[in-house]
Amino acid sequence: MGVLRNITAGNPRALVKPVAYTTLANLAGVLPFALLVEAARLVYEPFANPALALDTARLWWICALMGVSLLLLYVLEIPAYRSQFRNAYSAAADGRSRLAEHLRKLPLGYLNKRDPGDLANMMMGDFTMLEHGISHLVPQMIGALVMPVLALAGLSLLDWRMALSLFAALPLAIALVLLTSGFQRRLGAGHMGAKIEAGNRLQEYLNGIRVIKAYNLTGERFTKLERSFKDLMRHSIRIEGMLGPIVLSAVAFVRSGLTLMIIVGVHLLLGGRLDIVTFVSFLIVGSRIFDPLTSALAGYAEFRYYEQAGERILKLLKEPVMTGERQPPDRHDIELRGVTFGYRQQAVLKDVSLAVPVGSFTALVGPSGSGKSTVLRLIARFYDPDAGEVLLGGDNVRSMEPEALLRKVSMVFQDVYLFQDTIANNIRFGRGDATMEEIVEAARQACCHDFIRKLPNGYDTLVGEGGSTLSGGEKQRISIARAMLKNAPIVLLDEATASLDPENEASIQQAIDRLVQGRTVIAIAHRLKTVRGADNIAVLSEGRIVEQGRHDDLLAAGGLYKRMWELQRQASGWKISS
Ligand SMILES: Nc1ncnc2c1ncn2[C@@H]1O[C@H](COP(=O)(O)OP(=O)(O)OP(=O)(O)O)[C@@H](O)[C@H]1O
Repeated sequence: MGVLRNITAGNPRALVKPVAYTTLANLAGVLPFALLVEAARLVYEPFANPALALDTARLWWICALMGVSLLLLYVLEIPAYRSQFRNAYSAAADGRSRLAEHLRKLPLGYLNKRDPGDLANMMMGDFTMLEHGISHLVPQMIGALVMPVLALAGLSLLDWRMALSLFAALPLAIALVLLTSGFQRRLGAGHMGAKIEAGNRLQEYLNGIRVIKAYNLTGERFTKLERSFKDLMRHSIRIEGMLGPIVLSAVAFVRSGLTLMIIVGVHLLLGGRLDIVTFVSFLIVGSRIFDPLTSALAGYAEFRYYEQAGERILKLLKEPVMTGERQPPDRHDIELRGVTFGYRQQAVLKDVSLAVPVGSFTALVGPSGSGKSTVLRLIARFYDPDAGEVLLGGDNVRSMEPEALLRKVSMVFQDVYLFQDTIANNIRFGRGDATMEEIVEAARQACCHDFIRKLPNGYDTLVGEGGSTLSGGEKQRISIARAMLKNAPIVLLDEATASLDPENEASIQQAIDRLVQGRTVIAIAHRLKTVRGADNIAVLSEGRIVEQGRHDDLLAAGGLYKRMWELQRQASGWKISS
């Protein structure tokens, strides 16, 4: 049962109909053999005993029944075929959606550890294997057992010695396949690993092609990719080269039964202990009976391989998702209390405490890598802290349903991702049911309406995957428009570091000023002059808040903030007016 669960990614019911119909079709497939045996007997009888006349009426009946059995086969094969494909594709589609939904609920920490190429390969490649497993392999393998079992039972009634010799080598073939099962699995796992690695290297190569070109890294990156392709080739040759002899030996064992049966038959015939009709009947049935079984044996290795794909999917589906059922409260003050957190072993935030009252503007400043973005990620509950707690309205966010919490938060990050869709739909991600008027209004507020209007198809213009056809400033304003539309009470903001032209910078500042009005805001600021008016400025250094307060107080304190301020002032020639 476990293997059937694996090959259907946890949905073995998908196999019920395809297996049932294929088995019935195989049963119907036995009928023509039985009729052939009877026809052979009828035709032979007048030869063996000239006193008997050919029973033509019975022969006609057999012809008619043959026609009926072929019709029955046809009638059963249609639903078998339909249910195989329908169930295979719908099980894969359901499985893909289930996995996509699960991925969304997993902590980001888990997803960061995995290669995105690996996950994409799982979504497409692994499920394609399961489709093939459900539509072809499993029904064929189970159905293939029907004919030999029935034949063994039927033929044993005719002559048990002949039946025994025909099937004598079958247990050997099955034992060979089952005994080498572990080895087949290991070969399969090696091949699958090499395939995933090659997929990952290819994805890395394609994603980084611009950098590779710019820095002329063709040699080094390409070697990695080439090495993974060669490794895949080695595994492919190994798996085919080693599985081939196993399968061929099993098939040879099965077929050797036929030879043994002929030897035994001739021996019995010569000894007068077997009549010719029975011998001919065994020859007719024996020559075809193993056809489905040999293809099932050949399919077994493939089955084990596909099963591993399903196992990988089930393992990922078992990864614990972020828990929490409570709905976030209507109070929107935020507090970090003694928060310690690390992406891996090393702590990135150490005992951080910060209070953000409702409607206030808090700025996070500090050197690169000091942990500013991490604070925002913990508030949005992309991760849970290792120690301490993050509170919203006095409640620990750990107990809240992650999606409900995210409805309270708008995020404007530096690396804006735009989907391959129209501009309007990209803004609509802020709120799925927004009308076109609301989208345009949000775009106006976020200072994007003018540039969108100038695009060839306005709001219906398609943007490239990842938003590659828009400038950095434009993308950021689109993400502000999304946040405007979402209209959430909390805004998490990561100011762009990339230097923008003054016009773009002014537009973005204006858009942000509108977005933050009347909301609880936590903003990462790289240019300190933009946060002089903040209610609170928290200065982070190496994962700790080393000082906090208003701009003037921090300047007066003469600490890290003052030094950063002086540095930026000198670099850009501002004058301190306060
Ligand atoms: N997903 C991640 N996995 C592992 N380490 C990470 C991850 N994200 C950030 N880090 C590390 O955590 C530390 C803090 O990162 P964080 O992005 O919070 O800093 P930051 O102050 O926002 O930096 P910057 O101003 O450069 O954006 C850095 O050392 C960074 O390398």
